[in-house]
Amino acid sequence: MKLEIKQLVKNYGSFTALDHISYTFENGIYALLGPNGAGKSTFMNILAMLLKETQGEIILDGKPLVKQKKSFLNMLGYMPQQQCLYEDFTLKDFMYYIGNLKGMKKQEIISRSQYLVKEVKLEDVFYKKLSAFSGGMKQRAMLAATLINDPKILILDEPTAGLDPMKRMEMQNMIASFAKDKIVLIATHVVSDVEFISSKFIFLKEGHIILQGDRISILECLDQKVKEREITIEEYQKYKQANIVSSIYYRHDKLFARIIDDHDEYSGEVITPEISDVYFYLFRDEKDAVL
Ligand SMILES: Nc1ncnc2c1ncn2[C@@H]1O[C@H](COP(=O)(O)OP(=O)(O)OP(=O)(O)O)[C@@H](O)[C@H]1O
Repeated sequence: MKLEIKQLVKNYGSFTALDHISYTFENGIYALLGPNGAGKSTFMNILAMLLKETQGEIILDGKPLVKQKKSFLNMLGYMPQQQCLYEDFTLKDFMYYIGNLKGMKKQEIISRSQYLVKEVKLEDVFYKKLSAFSGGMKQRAMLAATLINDPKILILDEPTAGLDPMKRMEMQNMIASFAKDKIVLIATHVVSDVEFISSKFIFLKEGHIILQGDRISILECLDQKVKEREITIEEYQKYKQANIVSSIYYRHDKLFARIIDDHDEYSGEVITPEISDVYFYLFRDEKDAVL
């Protein structure tokens, strides 16, 4: 499957939220990374056909999307950022309702629901009301409902928002296990949620793709530029002001910093970059960089 985005523009009045975005998706997990306001939700909403683009074209397997809207929607699973669960429904009602909306046959809905609630570890609460679910359970219920029609294109907007670290990891593993032979697009500004499950990374800033590629090519932009050094708290304050510290951590009671050293100005041991270093490098001037 091939989903081509060509010169996509989205204006809200006079404000341009997406500015001539072009990208081709094939099967795999794609991380769409960028700070608040970068345009991630706008991009995903257009792909999910919930929002109309101002300009540009989306082509699925050689044919314009607008000419195959119904079949596209049948192969799409979209999990929005906000949990939009029907609190009074039981999980069973919810899954059946979404299956019906997708135009699935009753028997198919029953068998898919049975399979999916087991996969997301919610089979014990299949007949319980969603209002009694914890945040993590609701996210898993949303994921199961999103997968009911076995979508070939899966769009997940901040799928781990509000989850504790264990639940985040569980969610990441679930997404990875469902991703085979699909295009999976995950939008987030939390790098650690997608760092190890994604095959491709797309960095979005102010409506532009500023960097994209696989892990190796992305990390190349910081080759020889990340250094680790032991620092004091006072030095940390100084480096922080200079906006060069990607992260700090204690090892054997000593404080260390990962420094992004663009111009070879600082001493330290050159270390292998991580995606979170690249995110810091690209968005360090933004206030909400979350690694
Ligand atoms: N309906 C709208 N009307 C006007 N401006 C909008 C509208 N929706 C989004 N925007 C603006 O478009 C830009 C991109 O917003 P979008 O929600 O796509 O970003 P995002 O990367 O998903 O951010 P977040 O991580 O906060 O969800 C922002 O500046 C936002 O204020």
